[in-house]
Amino acid sequence: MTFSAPIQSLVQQLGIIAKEREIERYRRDWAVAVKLEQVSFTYGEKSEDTAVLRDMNMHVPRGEFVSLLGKSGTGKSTVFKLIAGLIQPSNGQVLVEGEPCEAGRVGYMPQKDLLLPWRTVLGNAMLACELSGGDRKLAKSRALEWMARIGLEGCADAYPHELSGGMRQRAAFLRTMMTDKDVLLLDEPFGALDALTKREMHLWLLSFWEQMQRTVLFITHDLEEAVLLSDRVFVLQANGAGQPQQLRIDLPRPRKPELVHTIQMLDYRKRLERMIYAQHD
Ligand SMILES: Nc1ncnc2c1ncn2[C@@H]1O[C@H](COP(=O)(O)OP(=O)(O)OP(=O)(O)O)[C@@H](O)[C@H]1O
Repeated sequence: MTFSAPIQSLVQQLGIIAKEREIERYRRDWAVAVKLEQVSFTYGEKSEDTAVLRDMNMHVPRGEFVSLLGKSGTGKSTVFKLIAGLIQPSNGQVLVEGEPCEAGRVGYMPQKDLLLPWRTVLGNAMLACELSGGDRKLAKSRALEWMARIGLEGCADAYPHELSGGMRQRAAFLRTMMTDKDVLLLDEPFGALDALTKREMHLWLLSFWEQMQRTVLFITHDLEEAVLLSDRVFVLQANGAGQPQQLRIDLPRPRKPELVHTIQMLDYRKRLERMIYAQHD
């Protein structure tokens, strides 16, 4: 079929506009690493009234370090299980880099370490490489280098039952970092560590993140830790509903541990405390 010149030009222009819109949409989607849209979730067969999450929306920008805060039971770990594709929302959708989430798409360190007891620390760290058929030699040298940096030097051949709680936590953390996934979910990774070790782990994680620029979601109850590490903090609502409140942490990088003694830290802490505790139960 042939059209007159003006109609042809109009069709062409519409085509260009549609393409531009598609590119714009693609650009917008690309900028968001994790997206929760109107997500609801209830454990078991309970009614809507007992939903842990209700119509929750959350956008995590690509490459950011984002912490999730909130009182116990507000659904932080549930959000991680949804993003990791271990459970499915009752309503709404969870997208990871624009795709519906599925198991194995993100690196996930659950609250309870799931180290394989029959594998050594090195064996656990090498798991992701073995599953993906990656370069074993490279993975081994990287695992050994990172072990030294996170205080697990000399533990390569130890089994999980031979480690202290804090060492197990670091081994599980290492295994997650070794997954090479663009999105990492860390559920209270340093919860069992003493203050000094925690400080060292912060330094290591900050330098790792600054070099790798991966998207990290981090659950913690430690407000200083959240401010020190994050670009943005989401505070989950007490009834798991709606849009979590968020606070941008506009502090320059690289961040130094001395930051915890500054007036800015105090100010951010106060604001986060207000956001967490001013909520109604
Ligand atoms: N497997 C499960 N079956 C039934 N209920 C569950 C299950 N896991 C969690 N819950 C409930 O869901 C709610 C949210 O739990 P979740 O662990 O996501 O909260 P959280 O904010 O991570 O808590 P915390 O800060 O204490 O780790 C809680 O009331 C909890 O009891």
